[in-house]
Amino acid sequence: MENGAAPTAKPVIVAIDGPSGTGKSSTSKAVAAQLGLSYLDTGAQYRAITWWMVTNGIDLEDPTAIAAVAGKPEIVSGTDPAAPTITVDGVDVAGPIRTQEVTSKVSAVSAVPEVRARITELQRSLAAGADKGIVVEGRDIGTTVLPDADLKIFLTASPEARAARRSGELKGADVHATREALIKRDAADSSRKTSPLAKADDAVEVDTTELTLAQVIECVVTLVEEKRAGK
Ligand SMILES: Nc1ncnc2c1ncn2[C@@H]1O[C@H](COP(=O)(O)OP(=O)(O)O)[C@@H](O)[C@H]1O
Ligand SMILES: Nc1ccn([C@H]2C[C@H](O)[C@@H](COP(=O)(O)OP(=O)(O)O)O2)c(=O)n1
Repeated sequence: MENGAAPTAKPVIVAIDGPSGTGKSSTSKAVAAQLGLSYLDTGAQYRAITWWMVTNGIDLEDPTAIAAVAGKPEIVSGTDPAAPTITVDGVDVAGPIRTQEVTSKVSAVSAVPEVRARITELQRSLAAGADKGIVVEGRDIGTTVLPDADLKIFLTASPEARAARRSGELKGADVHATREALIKRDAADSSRKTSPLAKADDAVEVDTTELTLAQVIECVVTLVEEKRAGK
């Protein structure tokens, strides 16, 4: 180095995809916090636009009606992994986007190409503005949103493990019903025409069924560090 200044690390872009309950959010948040990166939960953005459509009485059985208003709500994501935020037209919707109603409708809304185009643009601009880099988690990050990501991870886990994790979160939820709902949502997300849930060819697949969350975090942190070291 000519003037003895520390080299500025190139921003690192990490894409983490996979079905529901595989540990994407918990892993991404912890990896980003540990490595000083930004964090983006893209599912929260699709939930936020769905919440807005439900609140405004849009007919969610009609993709044309959804497409016509896809550009209306202003969705803002805060990308600090220690305190991620999500607002719609200035309203904090972190709580309301997790209701059963939104969860049951989000696949229909997120299948509409105009919705995906809008949200994808937001995601790319947040990733481009992350000075130190970002961990972005979702369903189509490695395949469509950030195909040039430095590292792509695809998390999987058995439906039983995923349902047990999810029903642990939703107090008193029936594991069988949770399992059926997860399978149904994954099938809808995987079979839509526009950027379905899929593993990118160059993604590293990590089956988390038998791993603790700490083990998954350690695995991903190691993979990021190896990438940064040029291995
Ligand atoms: N490897 C793991 N072992 C056990 N529980 C886990 C593991 N990974 C995540 N969890 C738990 O499972 C639940 C769902 O994880 P989450 O990160 O929200 O998954 P996703 O974002 O893929 O839907 C959370 O309560 C989380 O703490
Ligand atoms: N990149 C993404 C992220 C989420 N979605 C859609 C499909 C998912 O069922 C919903 C909700 O995603 P979210 O990650 O919040 O779902 P879970 O945490 O797994 O319950 O959004 C998407 O289509 N593309």
